[in-house]
Amino acid sequence: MSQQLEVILYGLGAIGSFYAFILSRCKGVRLTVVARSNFDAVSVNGLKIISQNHGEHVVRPYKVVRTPAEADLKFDYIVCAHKAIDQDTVPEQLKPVVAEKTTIVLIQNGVGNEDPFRAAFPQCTILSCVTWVGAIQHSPGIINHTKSEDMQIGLFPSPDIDHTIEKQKLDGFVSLLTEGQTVFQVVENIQIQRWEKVVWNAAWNSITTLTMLDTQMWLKSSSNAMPMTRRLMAEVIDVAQKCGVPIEYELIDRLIDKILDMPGIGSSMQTDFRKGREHNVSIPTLEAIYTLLLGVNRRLESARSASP
Ligand SMILES: NC(=O)C1=CN([C@@H]2O[C@H](COP(=O)(O)OP(=O)(O)OC[C@H]3O[C@@H](n4cnc5c(N)ncnc54)[C@H](OP(=O)(O)O)[C@@H]3O)[C@@H](O)[C@H]2O)C=CC1
Ligand SMILES: CC(C)(CO)C(=O)C(=O)O
Repeated sequence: MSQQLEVILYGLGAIGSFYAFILSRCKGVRLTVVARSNFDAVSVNGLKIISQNHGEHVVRPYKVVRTPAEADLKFDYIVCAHKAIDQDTVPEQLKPVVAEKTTIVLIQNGVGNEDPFRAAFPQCTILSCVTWVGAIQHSPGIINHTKSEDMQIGLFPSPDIDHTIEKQKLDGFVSLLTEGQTVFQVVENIQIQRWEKVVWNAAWNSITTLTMLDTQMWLKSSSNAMPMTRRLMAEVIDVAQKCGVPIEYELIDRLIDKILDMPGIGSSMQTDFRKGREHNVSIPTLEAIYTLLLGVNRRLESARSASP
């Protein structure tokens, strides 16, 4: 008989819920979820996943808790899919559920995400993941997933843990992703994919949020849009190369081909911006930039209509 695995999902938004669904398909997994704003909805109704790839499912986790401490258990895998803001404060919250055996799995955009976890839990293996799943939680506990589904996973290797042990933990999680029937690849140096995704996000997330257009509408908005986007991506590659990450400028062509093959998409940042408005969160800087852009646009339009 295979051993039961205790898994906790921290950050139960769009991406966390999607992977909670994937993990819920694994027979050996007992799944606990940490819910914040969707606690009531998920406690009562479970998580509803409406996926263009997987169909409609309701996931009923073993336990829904408000904080990791409430779970009162040490976990085999802690899967973090929260926003990487205040990342330094998260390990403290996880302390009550971490043991020597625990593996931490990070599914987030960004680079440097692993550092606070390595500092707090030097005895734990860290698996670092880049996801291309497109998902939105439109209302609490109800998640819409598009066709976009892919993930790269790799070790954030520890100098203090035997590589064979780290590899076993990676293989263990990989077998869950396989059983859960999602798309993924194991990669040798995940930092390359993390930075490649940052090049993508720096362009599309900021542009779709500032303009409130989708990617296709943006690219068609003017003849400057494509060259500007390419320059923006090149600047992020400049930074990556300075940080010693081996990515090349041909990445720009790959990412542009990828976006041109997709329907127009927004981004998780654009979703946050919309939600910020709905939730009445104060976002003065974003509002100021957006308002200034509207002004610039107006000036350009007037100049264009005044010119012969
Ligand atoms: N959505 C997408 O299509 C994609 C998202 N990503 C990345 O995946 C990660 C998750 O994004 P997504 O699921 O869209 O985000 P959501 O806003 O949908 O969900 C985030 C979840 O984490 C909780 N949370 C947010 N910040 C913190 C924090 N600092 N500490 C603890 N919990 C927190 C939120 O709680 P509450 O409900 O209370 O706000 C919410 O449950 C991000 O790194 C994002 O960049 C990557 C690819 C695609
Ligand atoms: C879904 C995707 C790939 C779109 O750019 C993304 O990473 C995001 O929205 O943050």
